[in-house]
Amino acid sequence: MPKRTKFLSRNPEKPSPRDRFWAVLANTPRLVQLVWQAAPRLLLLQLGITLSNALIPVAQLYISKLIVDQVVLELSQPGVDWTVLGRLVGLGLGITLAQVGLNQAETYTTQVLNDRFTLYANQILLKQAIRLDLAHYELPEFYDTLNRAQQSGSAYPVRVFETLIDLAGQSITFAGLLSLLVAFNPLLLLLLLLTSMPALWVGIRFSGVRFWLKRRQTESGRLAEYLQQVLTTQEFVKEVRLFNLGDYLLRQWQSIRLQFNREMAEVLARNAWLRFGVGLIANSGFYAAYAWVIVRTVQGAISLGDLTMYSGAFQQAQGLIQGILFQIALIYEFNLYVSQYFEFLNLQPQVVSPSDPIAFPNPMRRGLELRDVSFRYPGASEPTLHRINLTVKPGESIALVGMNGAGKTTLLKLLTRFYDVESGEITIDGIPLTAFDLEDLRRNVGVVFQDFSRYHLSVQDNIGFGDLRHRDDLDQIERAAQNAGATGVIADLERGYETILGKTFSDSAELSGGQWQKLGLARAFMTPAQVLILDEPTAALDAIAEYDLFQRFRQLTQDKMTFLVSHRFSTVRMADRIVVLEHGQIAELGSHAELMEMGGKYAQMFRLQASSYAGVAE
Ligand SMILES: Nc1ncnc2c1ncn2[C@@H]1O[C@H](COP(=O)(O)OP(=O)(O)OP(=O)(O)O)[C@@H](O)[C@H]1O
Repeated sequence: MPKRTKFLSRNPEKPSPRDRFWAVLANTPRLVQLVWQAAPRLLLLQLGITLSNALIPVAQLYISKLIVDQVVLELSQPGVDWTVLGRLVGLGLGITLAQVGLNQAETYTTQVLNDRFTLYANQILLKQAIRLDLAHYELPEFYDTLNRAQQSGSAYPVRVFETLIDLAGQSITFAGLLSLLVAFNPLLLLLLLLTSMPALWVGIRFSGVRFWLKRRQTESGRLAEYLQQVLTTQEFVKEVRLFNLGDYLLRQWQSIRLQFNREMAEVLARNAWLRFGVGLIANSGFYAAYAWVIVRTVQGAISLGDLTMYSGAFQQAQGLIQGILFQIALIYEFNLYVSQYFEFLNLQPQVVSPSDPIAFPNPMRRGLELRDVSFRYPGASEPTLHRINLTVKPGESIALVGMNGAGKTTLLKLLTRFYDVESGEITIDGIPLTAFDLEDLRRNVGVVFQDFSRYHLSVQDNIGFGDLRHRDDLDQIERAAQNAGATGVIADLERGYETILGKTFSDSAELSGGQWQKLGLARAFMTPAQVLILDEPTAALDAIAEYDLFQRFRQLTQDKMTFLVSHRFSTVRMADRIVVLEHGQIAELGSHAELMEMGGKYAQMFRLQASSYAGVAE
């Protein structure tokens, strides 16, 4: 039985802090690779800039020391030699200018790299979204995973990378300072390091708490987004006013957002106190070191220049140690988010093309066979279809009838492999559907579903999407429109096939439900499909349009296998054979005449409907 877990894992339980730390950092190589793939040259450039920048603070400190010592020397002797001082100041200025330039270059590369990577990461995310099964899109957990991946994927991988580069830069600066300070007193360095460690602990702890809080909020966050959408999109605008839902929904939305703010404020307050505590510890460490430098200067053990250099170096070292530890905490936090991006990329579709596909038979000879086919939706306890057996020859037209929820649409979804059967087999000319390439299969099985798509794009796109290879072939598009009875609709539009439909964009035209349906049908007529499926194609059509359509449909599809779902028996009766589905099983099967003679469910439903429509004859 296909369980939900086959498609998605539920939210992983929160692992222990130690496992979490290492597991999270284990993502780093994969994301470095990802960022590298997005923009290798830019990355190298940024690395070069950051590393060069890293050496500057040490050089600046050393020059200040030389200047102070030189000033002291000049003061102790008669006459001043300005050349050496002038050169030192000039050198200091040169280095500072280089730093200004490098900083600007870094700002530029960071921004460009960010943009480049965001594009790349979203592209990968969308590619993955296209690849996944329909079944994925029917599980709430999937939307949580997608939502988190969308929020995490675009920014965080590149931020991890930048933080890694910064970390490398800061480590280099730190190593330079270390070489200055170790000569003075290595123990003081150790003191600085130890007094800064609590900050790392607080940083990592806070990152984790914030991350798990946001993760827990994903589903409610999606609910808030959904409510926002209900309040702001055309789809709902009429009912929101009609039923006066506005204030009620707004309050629901507000309470979710307020709750989020409250939860985050609590975390932030706790964090602020903790950071205050660790800040005290770290600063005490620095002041202890500073005091010792002063003592040694007063004792005459080091020069005034040394005092400037060491006190500056200790201050910078302390800042750097904290910076480095903070970067480590950041890398940890960003990695947590990146893991959500990878969680989405790791999802695997179950419905895939075989590695060695067989070409779809053209023309079909024996036709379609369903043998003992059963199917259950992911997560459902009962099967929706149960042991269906049916053989359909090429050129035959089949109508599917049954109560709402009997399984008609589900059966048709199996024919296009939106889902794979749970047991049994579906074959075309004896070849299982799973042996065909998915694209080849779907080109040969054309469908117009009840909930067909309405693209807010041009009419040409709305029809041409039926077969992208011919999207620019206006003759073919016009033919498809003609077959679907849509030419009248298009002729009434000011810009014909170029008219943008829907209400999303300017200069567009909105169609009625039936007019949209005609375009949906035209899309199906674009394909060279040998099997054509219409799932309630006439629900939104008026009686004349429906009559027209079926006259044409019969002519156009004489050599095709057709399936038709309809609740209108005047349409159903035109089919060669009628399948009556009941609770996912075939209850009756035969031509209209046979089923009427049988006097079973079909006959009962037909009479019921006929009696309510004057003029519908048996
Ligand atoms: N995506 C889905 N996930 C889980 N269950 C589903 C899904 N789609 C349909 N079902 C369930 O499967 C059953 C059959 O649905 P299906 O859409 O095939 O019925 P139908 O015969 O086409 O109905 P209608 O005449 O209302 O269109 C229903 O009980 C429905 O609740």
